[in-house]
Amino acid sequence: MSSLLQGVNLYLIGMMGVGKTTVGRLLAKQLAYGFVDTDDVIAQAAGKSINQIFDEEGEAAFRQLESDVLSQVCAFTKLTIATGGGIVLRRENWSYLHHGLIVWLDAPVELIYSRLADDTTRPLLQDSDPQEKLRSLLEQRQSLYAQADIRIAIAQEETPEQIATRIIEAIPSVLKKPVSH
Ligand SMILES: Nc1ncnc2c1ncn2[C@@H]1O[C@H](COP(=O)(O)OP(=O)(O)OP(=O)(O)O)[C@@H](O)[C@H]1O
Ligand SMILES: O=C(O)C1=C[C@@H](O)[C@@H](O)[C@H](O)C1
Ligand SMILES: [Mg+2]
Repeated sequence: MSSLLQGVNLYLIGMMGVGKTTVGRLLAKQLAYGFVDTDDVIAQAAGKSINQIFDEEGEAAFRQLESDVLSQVCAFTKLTIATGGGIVLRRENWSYLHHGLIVWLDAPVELIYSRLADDTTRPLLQDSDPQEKLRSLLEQRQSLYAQADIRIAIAQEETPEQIATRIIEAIPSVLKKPVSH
């Protein structure tokens, strides 16, 4: 698979809690790729948590940092990149994402909510009705996520390992070999 990919980066997109970080790390290992998580890079560079960035600088500042990180990461090859759930919102980010293969992890809101109900690290979910918030975020973003090259629909009982394997199996269908003349 690594030889078929020829170093092309894989970008995982999708809603918060869908498993981009968890699956991305496994996928990188299986492909002998490096692993980058844009949220982690932003937090490390800023020296504060994502919650603190949202609180102290606002979402717009976070989105700018996210674009800055993505623009730098896409200059490298042989990476699996777990993105933040809102990376799809800015048009300029798509020009970076399209440097590689874009994989949408798509799970129902109920599954995502069951994972994040007690999690306080997602600032956009610090809401009086987090499940409804997830629903409205997904509604706003669905058509953007759908621009991915590969969609992986995730069922309740699937392990991160099974999801990583399904992604690897889906790659050949979107990597067309050049036509020989
Ligand atoms: N396939 C899975 N089965 C069970 N739990 C999972 C699975 N994938 C991820 N999780 C759990 O769900 C939570 C969210 O996963 P993760 O942090 O990987 O999501 P994410 O898509 O990176 O979210 P964000 O966009 O907020 O960074 C974590 O507690 C993780 O352990
Ligand atoms: O869906 C979102 O907008 C976000 C998802 C996380 O990955 C973080 O990037 C942050 O919490 C915002
Ligand atoms: Mg993540």
